[in-house]
Amino acid sequence: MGWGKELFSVITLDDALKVLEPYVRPLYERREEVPLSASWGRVVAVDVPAGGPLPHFRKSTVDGLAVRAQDTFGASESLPALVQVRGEVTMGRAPRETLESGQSLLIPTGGMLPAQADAVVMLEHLEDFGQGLYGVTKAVAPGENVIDIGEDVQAGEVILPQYTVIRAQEMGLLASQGILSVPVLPRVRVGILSTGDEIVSPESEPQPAQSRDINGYTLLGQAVAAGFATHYYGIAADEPAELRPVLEQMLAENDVVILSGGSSVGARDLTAQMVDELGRPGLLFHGLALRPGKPTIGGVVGGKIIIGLPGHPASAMVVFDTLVRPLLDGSRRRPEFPLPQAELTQNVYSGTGREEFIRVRLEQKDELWLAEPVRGKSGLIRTMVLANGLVHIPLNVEGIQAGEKVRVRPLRRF
Ligand SMILES: Nc1nc2c(c(=O)[nH]1)N[C@H]1C(S)=C(S)[C@@H](COP(=O)(O)OP(=O)(O)OC[C@H]3O[C@@H](n4cnc5c(N)ncnc54)[C@H](O)[C@@H]3O)O[C@H]1N2
Ligand code: MOO
Repeated sequence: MGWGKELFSVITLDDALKVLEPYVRPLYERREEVPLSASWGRVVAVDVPAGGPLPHFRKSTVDGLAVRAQDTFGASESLPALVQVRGEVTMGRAPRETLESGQSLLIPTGGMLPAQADAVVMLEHLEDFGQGLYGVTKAVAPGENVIDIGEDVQAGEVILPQYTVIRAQEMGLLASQGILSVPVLPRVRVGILSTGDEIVSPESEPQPAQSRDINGYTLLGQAVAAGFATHYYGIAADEPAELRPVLEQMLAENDVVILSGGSSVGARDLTAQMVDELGRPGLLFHGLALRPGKPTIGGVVGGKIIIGLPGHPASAMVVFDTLVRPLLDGSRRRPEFPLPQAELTQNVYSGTGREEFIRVRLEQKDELWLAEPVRGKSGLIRTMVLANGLVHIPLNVEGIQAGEKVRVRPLRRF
């Protein structure tokens, strides 16, 4: 059983990320092209430059009268400035009229300003005196009610820095530039396997001492949500003869292999040994100074990363969210996203020499956001269902008092 021998020589979460970093780098050097319409959620592989200025013509933001601003200076309700209307700008057409001083064109929202006009007076500030003569009752400044050339995007500037995640608005920006094929990182291929003699598939009726596979599905959901190309390989017993061929197949078919269970120090915990035997460099760490998540394994075989997550369902999820996802989704290569703050409702304690992630439920009370710790062992999946965030207690902090403000890492909603 290995009693008496050293259990784990733990490393910090930060060091685990650093140890694995060189092996994920190649994943960030790849690229593929996807159609713009299928680019949502993908990660941009290169700095994307603007093709040209946006807009590429001066457009009105209101329905009104395109004027030379100086013709309206001093205008008011009691003393309107008189302007002559020479015609109307047609939507989608460049106006050809040349405006002399005191002349103007009616213009729709989105219409192109004639060359000599530099502002638009809203219809509401016009008085129709008949025969094309209008009174402007409110002066406009140069540029007023006009979107200038390049005001949205300037020619040549980087519109999307490398590793930006494409959301709806980035899709729109790319469309504005006529970029119909987007260079993105290929999805990271992730294989998921649950291990344990006692684990049975969810369609089975578990016998006493057996448990239905939870981690296969929580990890599948997390991996899909993170944008990985995910494949679930089912359940393998703690038998080298069974585990080894599955691992070899997973290594051949994926960039990253994620196992759960069998990472602790029991007699049947052979994952670590197997990772080390499969190839070079083999096992890189066994044990994190982290709770939950202590018995996590990290290794690399033939350039492929293998992560062994703890069997307890909440632990496996927390380590996925704090180690696996940040390593593979590019978030460590983007500026940090500000985390919402909340007031902790109960004291929480952490042992020395390890960092901790507390499961919390974020709730709003009047104007205040509260973070309510979700109590319960890491073997309880319901703790993760109740939780919608994690609060970090750093390595050398012993605890956080009720009433203190904490940053909450939201657990992804989708
Ligand atoms: N002497 C020590 N014992 C343990 C330590 C330790 O440091 N010293 N660490 C504990 C911690 S923390 C955890 S977490 C567990 C993790 O152990 P393993 O990763 O080896 O996982 P198992 O022993 O295989 O399973 C633990 C537990 O989780 C259940 N499990 C496993 N896989 C699944 C699954 N796919 N779906 C649902 N439930 C699963 C399994 O049946 C066990 O109940 O070790 C502690 N022990
Ligand atoms: O990883 Mo264990 O999770 O601390 O329960």
